Amino acid sequence: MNTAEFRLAFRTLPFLNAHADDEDGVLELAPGRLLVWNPGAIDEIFHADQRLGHPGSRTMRSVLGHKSLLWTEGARHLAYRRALGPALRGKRLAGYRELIAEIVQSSIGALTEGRVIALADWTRAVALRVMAGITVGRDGDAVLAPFTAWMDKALGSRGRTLAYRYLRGSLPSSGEDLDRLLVLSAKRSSGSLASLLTSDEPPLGRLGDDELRDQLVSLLFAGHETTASAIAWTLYWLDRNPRVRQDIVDELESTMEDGASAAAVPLLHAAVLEALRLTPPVPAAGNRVCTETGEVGGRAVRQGTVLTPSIYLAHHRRDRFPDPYRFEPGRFLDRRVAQEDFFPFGGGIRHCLGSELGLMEARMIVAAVLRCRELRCVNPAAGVPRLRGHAMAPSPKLRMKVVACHA
Ligand code: HEM
Repeated sequence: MNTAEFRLAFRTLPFLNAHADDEDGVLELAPGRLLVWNPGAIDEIFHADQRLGHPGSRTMRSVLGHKSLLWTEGARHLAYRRALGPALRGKRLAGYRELIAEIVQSSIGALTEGRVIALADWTRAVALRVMAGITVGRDGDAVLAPFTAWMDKALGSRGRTLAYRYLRGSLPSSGEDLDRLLVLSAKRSSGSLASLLTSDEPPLGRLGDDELRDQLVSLLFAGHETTASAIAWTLYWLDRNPRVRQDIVDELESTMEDGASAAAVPLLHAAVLEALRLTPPVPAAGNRVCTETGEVGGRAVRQGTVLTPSIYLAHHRRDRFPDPYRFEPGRFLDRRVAQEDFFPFGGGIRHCLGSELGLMEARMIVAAVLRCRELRCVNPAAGVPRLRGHAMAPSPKLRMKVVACHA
C-alpha cells in the first residue's frame, strides 16, 4: 500500500477534500488504480459498464458472501436484476407505503419530549426494520437484534473494521444462527423480496441456502445502511438550516401527502437530493476493471486497470456546484442535474436497484419526523462524517433532543 492508498483508507475524507479542486478529476492512486470524478470520464465508464469487470470490495465480500449479487457478473447478474428490479420501482413501491408508515409511526411514538437520541443509530434502526419487513415480511423483526449486533461488531468502529481487514484478513462472519434464521424467515415469507428468490422459477431458478443467505444479507445491508444515512444527513442539514426546515414544514402543512410522491413535496425531495449530494451515503461507487486496453477521459488505460468512480468528489466540484460545501436544496428544484455530475446511486449496469425505494423511504420518514416532532441538535460539532464500511454516516456521537411533540 503506498501513501495515497494509505491516506484514502485511513484518512478518507481529509484525503478526498484535499483533492476536491483537482481540475483533472482523475487521480492515480497506484499504478493501474485510478480514482475518477471527471464528468466526461464518469459518463464513459457508466456507458461502457457492460464491458467492464465488477470485482466488488474484498472487505465486504467476507460480510455479504461470495455469491452476493453485488459482485455476480454476466447472465446471473442480469437474472438477479430481472427478478428483483420490478418489485423495487414504479407502481410496486406503493405496496410498501403502509409498512413504512406503520414502522415510522411506532418509532416516532417512542420519541417522547425531552428524550435525546443518537441520530445515526435511530435512523439505522428504523431503516433496518423497514428493509427487514420488505425483504422477509413480518418475520423480519426476529433478525433485527442479531443483524444489528453483527453489523456493529464488523463496521461500528472504523479502526476495528480496518484492523479486521488488514490484520485478520476479513471481517467477522454473521454466524450460523443468524444465517439459519434469515434463510428460514425467507422460506416462510410470502409477498416479500425473499419470495422472489425462493420461487425456484426463472430467471433465477433454484437457489441453494448459501446463495439465498448471501442475497438476503446483501439486500438488508445495501438497503438500510444507505437509506438510514440519507435520512440522518437530511435531518442534520435541516437542523443546521432552520429557514429551509421551516419552508419544508410549511410545504407539508399544505398537503395531506405522506411524502411517498416526490411531486407532492418538491422542496422536501430537493432537500433529500441535496443531502445526498453534500454527504453521499456511499462516497465511491463499485470498482470497475478494464477488460481491454483503451482510454478513459483521454487517458490511456491498460487492461486490468481498476477505476473507482468517486461520488464524493464529483458532488463537490466547484464548477458544477458553486459553493459546494453549502446546503442549498434550490440546486435541485425545477431542474435536472446531469447524471455524470450527481450520481449518489452509482450508474451503468450496477445502478442501485433500490434507488426509488430509498428516496421514497427517506422522504416519508423525514416528512413524518418534521410533522410530529421538533428535534434539535445537541452537539452540532459532532455532525462530521464517519465511514462504516463503505458507507458514510454522521458520527455516532451526533445527538438530537426532542424539544416538542405534535399530534
Ligand atoms: C439513499 C439510499 C441508497 C443509496 C445512496 C444507495 C447507493 C448505492 C450505490 C452507490 C450502489 C453502487 C452502484 C454502482 O456501483 O454503480 C448501490 C448498489 C445497490 N443498491 Fe443501493 N443505495 C440506496 C438504497 C438502496 C435500497 C433501499 C436498496 C434495496 C433493495 C438497495 C440495493 C442495492 C443493490 C442490490 C445494489 C447492487 C446493484 C448491482 O450490483 O446490480 N440500495 N446502491
